[in-house]
Amino acid sequence: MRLATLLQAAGMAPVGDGAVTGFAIDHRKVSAGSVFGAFVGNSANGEEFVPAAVAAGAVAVVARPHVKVDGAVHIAALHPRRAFARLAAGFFTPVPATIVAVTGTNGKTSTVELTRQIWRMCGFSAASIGTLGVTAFDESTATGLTTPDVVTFLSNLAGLSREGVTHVAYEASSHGLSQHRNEGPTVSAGAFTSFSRDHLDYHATMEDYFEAKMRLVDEVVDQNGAVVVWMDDPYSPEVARRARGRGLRLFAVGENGDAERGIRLLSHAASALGQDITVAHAGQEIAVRLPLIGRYQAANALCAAGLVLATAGPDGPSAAQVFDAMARLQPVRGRLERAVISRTGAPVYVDYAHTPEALIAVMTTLRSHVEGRLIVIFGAGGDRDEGKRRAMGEAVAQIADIAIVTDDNPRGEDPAAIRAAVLEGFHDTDNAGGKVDEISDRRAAIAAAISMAAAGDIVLIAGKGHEQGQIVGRGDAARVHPFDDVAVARECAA
Ligand SMILES: CC(=O)N[C@H]1[C@@H](OP(=O)(O)OP(=O)(O)OC[C@H]2O[C@@H](n3ccc(=O)[nH]c3=O)[C@H](O)[C@@H]2O)O[C@H](CO)[C@@H](O)[C@@H]1O[C@H](C)C(=O)N[C@@H](C)C(=O)N[C@H](CCC(=O)O)C(=O)O
Ligand SMILES: Nc1ncnc2c1ncn2[C@@H]1O[C@H](COP(=O)(O)OP(=O)(O)OP(=O)(O)O)[C@@H](O)[C@H]1O
Ligand SMILES: N[C@H](CCC[C@H](N)C(=O)O)C(=O)O
Ligand SMILES: [Mg+2]
Repeated sequence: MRLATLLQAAGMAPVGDGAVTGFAIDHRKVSAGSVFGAFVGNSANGEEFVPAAVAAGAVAVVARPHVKVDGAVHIAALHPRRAFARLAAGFFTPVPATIVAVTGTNGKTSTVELTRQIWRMCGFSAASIGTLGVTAFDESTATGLTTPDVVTFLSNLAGLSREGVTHVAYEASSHGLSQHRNEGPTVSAGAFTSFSRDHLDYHATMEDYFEAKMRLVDEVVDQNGAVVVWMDDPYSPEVARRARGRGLRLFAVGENGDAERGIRLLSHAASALGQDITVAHAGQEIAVRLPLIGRYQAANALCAAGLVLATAGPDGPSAAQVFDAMARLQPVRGRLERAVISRTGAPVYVDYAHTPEALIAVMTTLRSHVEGRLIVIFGAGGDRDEGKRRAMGEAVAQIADIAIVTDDNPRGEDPAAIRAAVLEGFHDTDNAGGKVDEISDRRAAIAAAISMAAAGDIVLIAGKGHEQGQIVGRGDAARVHPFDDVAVARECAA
């Protein structure tokens, strides 16, 4: 493909030409004919690698105007990440016709995966991209990040299209949004699931974190697109205001949702299989037997239904098809996944809760199913938001009957210091004394919980969900020790 053609397609100045063979944001991945994106990052400055990228054969470099580029076309841009994405989107084509994006502190993975399932049950060839990797045709391939880097993301979209996928739901993390990792393709609808504390190691304040997420509504969703908002979150009115402000179609979901142009949740009651809910949509009242437990899983499933309905074309799917599919949803990996039942009959759940709000949500859900004690094993990740650790401890201190604080990806930090910060959350709780234990080794912690669980108790192993390893060390010293909460729980219960 010619550079001049790509520049023209992106509406950019015709600063040069040449044959383009690919795109790279890491100079080590540049080969003859690559367009290199030189970005200022958190730990490195890509601008320093421009000479190396040119030496490796870069045909052009997207970089800030003052950066010196000798021997290749300099595509000067004040926002190089944005310009690079726009240019690359012209290269990685065609992409699936219907693309939707989900943001929120918790619920992104669940919502994109449930959206994919509903589409598939309605007869579309669909995929999801997010923390679980790229999932299509019921198989997942890991990418390592929730929102992959822009080159991986765009080439995945083009690859999926080649395989016949027409519908994609992807997770837009705040990191991904602020780094323009998924700019370029037309996004027909966005969804907002929830907002609470996380990632304050990366974003300076909660306001900054919220603004990063809001780029989805303010800029990324197509001008003719829709925004699905879970209306029962304190931040939802502001999200809805921004969507309306841009003239986007608002699809409001939840108890405060719109019974005509969105989905209003009228009632929900726990059932043997999950929960029975009634909703109103387009003036109709519909009963759905949702096979997932927990109010927040109903929220995610309704946001998924909202995305499918908000992007439905003249050929459907119809509301009846969508609500019918909701009754056949399968659980999302590592999200309230029942790993095993202990020898004494206690169910052992694995869940990805790794924020204070997520812990509250999952424990509150399990609380209503437990007759005996709720035993919770959890920890906090290293090289991540330090401030959430104590709040995670407080949440568990208040809701669990017995807690075991253990390690969860200590990365480059001292695991004992992370556990100490989590344990601080137990200090101020009156009833916390005696109910918390500290066992650094995660396998030993799981074994201890399962061996103490009696009939009527429930064990919750929180924080790692689908993860397949324990990350220890930082940078080049980082090592991933194989670890799977579900597999370990089964071994311990055997
Ligand atoms: C903090 C963060 O988001 N870092 C990601 C980001 O780094 P960055 O842009 O700051 O890059 P940098 O390492 O400072 O380097 C700057 C530039 O120089 C380039 N470079 C660098 C070194 C070199 O030798 N040559 C070279 O060309 C880099 O490719 C980059 O373009 O871009 C890199 C390339 O895509 C990512 O690998 C890296 O993810 C790191 C590994 C990471 O741990 N990210 C996590 C925190 C993350 O992104 N998480 C979110 C949210 C999770 C969730 O809540 O779901 C996610 O979406 O996964
Ligand atoms: N809508 C929700 N509101 C509150 N908590 C939720 C919600 N959905 C899921 N959770 C909790 O958050 C955990 C993570 O859910 P999920 O993986 O869907 O979120 P995510 O936004 O993709 O997270 P991440 O930022 O790590 O990618 C779940 O295991 C559950 O404990
Ligand atoms: N996407 C999240 C996942 C955290 C999962 C938890 N196991 C941890 O390592 O903190 C992050 O990278 O912050
Ligand atoms: Mg996720």
